[in-house]
Amino acid sequence: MRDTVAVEAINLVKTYPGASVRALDGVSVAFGAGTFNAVMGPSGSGKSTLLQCTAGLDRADSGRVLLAGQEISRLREPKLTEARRQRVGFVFQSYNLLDSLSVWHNVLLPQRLAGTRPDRRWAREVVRRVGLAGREKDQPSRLSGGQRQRVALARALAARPEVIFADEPTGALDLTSGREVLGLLREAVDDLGATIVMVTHDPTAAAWADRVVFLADGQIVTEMHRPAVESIAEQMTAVSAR
Ligand SMILES: Nc1ncnc2c1ncn2[C@@H]1O[C@H](COP(=O)(O)OP(=O)(O)OP(=O)(O)O)[C@@H](O)[C@H]1O
Repeated sequence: MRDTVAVEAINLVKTYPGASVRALDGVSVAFGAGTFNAVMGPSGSGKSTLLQCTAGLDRADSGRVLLAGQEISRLREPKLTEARRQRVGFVFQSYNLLDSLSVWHNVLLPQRLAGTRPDRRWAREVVRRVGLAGREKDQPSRLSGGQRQRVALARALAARPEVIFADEPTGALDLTSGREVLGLLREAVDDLGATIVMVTHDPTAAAWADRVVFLADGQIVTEMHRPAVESIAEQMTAVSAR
């Protein structure tokens, strides 16, 4: 059986206004459903741009993005925002929680914004799985960084998106909290069937993924499957020296 693709970029090209080089220079990559993927590469190699374009947060100049087969790169507003809200989850380095809302209402917010009826039973289950049962009424400001990131993960999972994009999800966390969050991302894939695309600078974080894709100068230069931390670090050095 052919593995299902969750999200696919086809020949994406993007140059920011005024920039002399292409941020994305013909990137084609497909991320399989139910897999944990890391995107690595030196600073300025195009990782964030690839994430933003495949997530429908930004537009490439040319190329296509297919989200579970639907060409989101063709959608105009407000259809694009609608598709993104319904089908994509996000976990950012800075958590992006609303402090005026409780943990529980943060978790349900994307579905409220999308106008879909939240599945409260499922939301309770993901809150429990990320270890925050009993904290639903708390304000995010009362939680540690690791706990806040776990709220963000519960928020992403609660809407059952086709894909969760994570941008340096452990970038602001200490080692122990970072490891907990990575373990939860791994469990989300293994136990809940989530699909994750994670941008990271950290070989230790990338080693939790099934597949690591390396970018340099806006192009995919190589990829590794289930790599060990040491080989990821070596590959990063090689890619950075290009
Ligand atoms: N808003 C912008 N305006 C102009 N140029 C930009 C903008 N955002 C990114 N770039 C340029 O596009 C290229 C790719 O940047 P991008 O942020 O995607 O790389 P990155 O790999 O995510 O980098 P980092 O690891 O530092 O976050 C770089 O040359 C960068 O300077």
